[in-house]
Amino acid sequence: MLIHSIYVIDSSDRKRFEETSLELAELLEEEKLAGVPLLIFANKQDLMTASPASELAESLNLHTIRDRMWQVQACSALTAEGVQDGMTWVCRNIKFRKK
Ligand SMILES: Nc1nc2c(ncn2[C@@H]2O[C@H](COP(=O)(O)OP(=O)(O)OP(=O)(O)O)[C@@H](O)[C@H]2O)c(=O)[nH]1
Repeated sequence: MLIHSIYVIDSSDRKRFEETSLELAELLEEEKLAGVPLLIFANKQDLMTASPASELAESLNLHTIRDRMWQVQACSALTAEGVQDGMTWVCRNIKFRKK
């Protein structure tokens, strides 16, 4: 039983946003992930070259996701900033489902 999905994106790698968008669209089609809340970590925010989380959300067309709860969280795995906030959102939005 899957209760949450977490996706980590390198916010400094703009050229991969399109590829990432396609990957994400495929993931959202997965039957076993239907309705499962989605957290997207916009990682590497410590880098000057990182796109802000809002820009990333726009590039990935996240506003089109209407069949589940989702959230973009800016973070840095290097400094740990934002990681706790993202995990707090995950814990708040876990939905236990019967098989
Ligand atoms: N500055 C910075 N570097 C990071 C951060 N997170 C990961 N890295 C670095 O990015 C590199 C790739 O990290 P990996 O954990 O191998 O990520 P990956 O998803 O396997 O990498 P790719 O698929 O090749 O993009 C490593 O050198 C990490 O140290 C971050 O938040 N900030």
